[in-house]
Amino acid sequence: MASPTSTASHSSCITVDGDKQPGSRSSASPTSTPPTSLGDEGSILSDAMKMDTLVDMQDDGSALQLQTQAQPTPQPTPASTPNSESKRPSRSSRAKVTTYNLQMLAGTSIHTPTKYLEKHHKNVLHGPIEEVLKAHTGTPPKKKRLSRLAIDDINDPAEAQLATETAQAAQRRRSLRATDLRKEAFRNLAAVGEAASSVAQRGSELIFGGSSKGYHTLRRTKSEGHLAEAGGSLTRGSPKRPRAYKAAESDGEEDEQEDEKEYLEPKTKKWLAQGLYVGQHREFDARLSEAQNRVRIRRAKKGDGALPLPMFAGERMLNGDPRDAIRDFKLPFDTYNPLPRKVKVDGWVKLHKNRFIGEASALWKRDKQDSSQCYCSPEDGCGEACHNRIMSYECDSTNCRLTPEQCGNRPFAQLKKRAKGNGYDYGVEVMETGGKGYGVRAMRTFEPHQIIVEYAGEIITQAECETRMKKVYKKDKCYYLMSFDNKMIIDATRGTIARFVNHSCEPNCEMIKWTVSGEPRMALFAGARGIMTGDELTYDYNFDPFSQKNIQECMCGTRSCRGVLGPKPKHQNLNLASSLIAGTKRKIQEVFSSMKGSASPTNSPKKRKLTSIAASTLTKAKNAVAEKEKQREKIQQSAADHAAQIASRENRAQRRSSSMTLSSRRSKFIRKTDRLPPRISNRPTKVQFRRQVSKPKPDARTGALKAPNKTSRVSYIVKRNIPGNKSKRLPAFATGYPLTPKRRRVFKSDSEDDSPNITPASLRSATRAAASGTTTSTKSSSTKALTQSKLPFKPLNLGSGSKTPDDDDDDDDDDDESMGFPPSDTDPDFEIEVVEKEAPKSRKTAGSVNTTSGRGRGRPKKNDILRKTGAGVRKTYQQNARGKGQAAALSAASGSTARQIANGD
Ligand SMILES: C[S@@+](CC[C@H](N)C(=O)[O-])C[C@H]1O[C@@H](n2cnc3c(N)ncnc32)[C@H](O)[C@@H]1O
Repeated sequence: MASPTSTASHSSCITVDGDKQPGSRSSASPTSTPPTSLGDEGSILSDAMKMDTLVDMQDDGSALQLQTQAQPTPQPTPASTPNSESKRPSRSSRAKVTTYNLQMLAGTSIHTPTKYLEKHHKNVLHGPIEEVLKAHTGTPPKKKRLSRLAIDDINDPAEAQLATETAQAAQRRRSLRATDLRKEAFRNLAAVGEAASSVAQRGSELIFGGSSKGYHTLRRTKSEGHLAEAGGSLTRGSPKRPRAYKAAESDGEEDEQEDEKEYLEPKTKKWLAQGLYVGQHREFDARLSEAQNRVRIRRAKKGDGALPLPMFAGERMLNGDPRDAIRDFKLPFDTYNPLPRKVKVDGWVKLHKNRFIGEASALWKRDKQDSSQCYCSPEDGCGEACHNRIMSYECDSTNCRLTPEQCGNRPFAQLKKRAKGNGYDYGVEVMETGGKGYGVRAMRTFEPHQIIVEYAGEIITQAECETRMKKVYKKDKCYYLMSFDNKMIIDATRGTIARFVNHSCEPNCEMIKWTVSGEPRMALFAGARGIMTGDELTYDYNFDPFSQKNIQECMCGTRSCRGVLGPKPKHQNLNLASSLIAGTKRKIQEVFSSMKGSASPTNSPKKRKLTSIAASTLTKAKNAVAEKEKQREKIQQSAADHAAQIASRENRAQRRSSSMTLSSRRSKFIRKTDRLPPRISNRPTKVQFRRQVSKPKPDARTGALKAPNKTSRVSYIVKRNIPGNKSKRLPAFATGYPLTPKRRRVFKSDSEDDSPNITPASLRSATRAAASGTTTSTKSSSTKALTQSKLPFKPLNLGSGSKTPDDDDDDDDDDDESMGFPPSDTDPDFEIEVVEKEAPKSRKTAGSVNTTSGRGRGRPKKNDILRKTGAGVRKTYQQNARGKGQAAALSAASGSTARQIANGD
């Protein structure tokens, strides 16, 4: 079977059908090829070929040659039909037929496979131009004639009218289409050269009904007369047309004239009004919220919208608000981040709102939330101070008096509105991250604390969660479970896009639970810094792994990364070590069990080797654990030391600040005497003790000693005696005096110092010994030295009244005076003085207030009472308010301390 593109011999075979005419057969060349262009078919259609004007394109396509040739007119045979393959003219005759592809001439042609070209028959003209034009303009299409006939057949005038109108409309449409193409074609023809102008003239004359107006506008040529003649003859020769067609044509002519006008008007350049930012208002600022942008745009629309002149822009940049002026240049998100928009996630079933599963719904209804109410005014707009906002309740008509426009605390309503907009309004999309699987990133900016997306999914009970963990998600690595309200859990395995939000130790978002219309809902909110377009959204999971197995390494890559999702394990090293041991044990067991299984003798070298390896591995593991443990202890120890150091430093600082007055006095003095040499490093400490003693007093009348009823204080002051001026004590600043050889002897360094240690106990025993007039041989050497040789004062004889006014004065200044002198039992420069003082009159009771560790003086501290009585804070305050009487009663119960406190008050 021959194909349509088979050679001529085949084609001749096909055409011998018996009904072929010899004439027609003779016209077919034996070597002719079947039509591969529409021109061939067109050539068959053209029934009269007289004078042909051939327009041949040269190879370079630059020039068009016009040839006028006398062509033999093929005699049309009665049986010839346009579609008959057998009636096709011979190839030689077809080769002479010129084909005009109007699309090509109009520059609208495309390279099209042959099989599709059938559709474009109407755009191809064949044969000499006159014929072509005549055929396409003068002769109404067959169909039209037929339709006219059909119209004529209609008897009903209304139907006939309708049919006529339809036919006219169809004609108008067709006429317009054809006219456009033809005009374009002739314009191109006219443009290529002088020769082509004649064709154009004819064509235009034909098209414009013999008027040379159109032609003149197309192309002015010198050979107008000649062409007009040819064209005119062609136009005049138009056959008769039916009335309806004429009417349609007259309409078509009007249209054509309009078209012509349009065509003649100079074309204006059309500028592209929008491009990359299509749909985005010029005033749009991505850093602002939707509402703010709306206001901004509305304001801009009111004004003239003109850009400021450059000088004003410059001024604004230099002196204006820096937020307006200098902004980092950033390429549009689409340009710098051209990821494929939609990342397909397998197995993700989207849910847009929470769905209660099983018992969760009943549980939830039983324990419904409390309500909240706000009393904001329209001026406040439910801002930061809104009660509902503070409580994370969304305002609605039931709990807020403001309208939705006035109220600024309806984040979930805002979210709902946004979800109805486009993807950019919604503002988030799934992305692929490096090692964390999928993630979510922002496609727009978000203000600080603005809602981003809701975390919704299936709400399940804990029991259901456990079941799912054991059965459904047993092999999963990613979990989408989040603890929710009422000990329930949101399982977002089926849920919103929020389930893809990853963890970060330095997150930019927060996951917060809100109550919306009485229901709890979870949503992701922007953090305090807001979100920029393209940022990956993260929040801190505070991950609570169900088991050690679920601990996952964190890959957030932030500086403060904890290393794992969730809280850091306390003994991470130990865990590692114990797992190491566990691994080793398992290996050993495996070794032994394999050996058991094998039939090798128990003392085989292989077994011995394995055993030794196992033992050494175990030892190594144990050592590693011990080492780790040691390290940990060391670290703990050093941390404790450090803490103790800090504490003692703080104590010292506190003490220093309390004795600031004294120190400042000293430092002032030292500044005055800065010529003095520096102080000696082994600065001796002040030795001063106070003791409460009861002193018997002689009765004024009888002279007999009475039992003591007052408390005296005795101070032991270690003083330095200056030779030749024994009565004067050396002031503390004297430590700075230039050292004489003798003094140098006095200021011995610690290593040289052979002075005995003077302790409060030794002093007390020495004093007691002195008072009793005995020397205790059993005392330590230092005490002995003190009692025998270093107590130049009279032994304290109770009741002897050794106190002098001088001593009193000295005692007042003893802070200064007794500083910086190491007492030495061998050095006669030092003496120890016992100063006795009467207790202040106000302190009548026996016992020392110092027993309350110095707190007894002044007002009682409530904690003292608390400690003694064990009462609560409120009770203490009541007791204080009730006054002394009740305090006395209290003291009776709580002992002497409380009594003292009451008296002190
Ligand atoms: C709620 S899913 C988040 C979405 C998940 N990336 C995905 O592809 O579906 C939680 C899981 O993501 C992974 N993931 C989240 N944040 C991570 C991080 N900072 N480092 C490592 N993995 C992380 C963990 O596997 C975690 O179990």
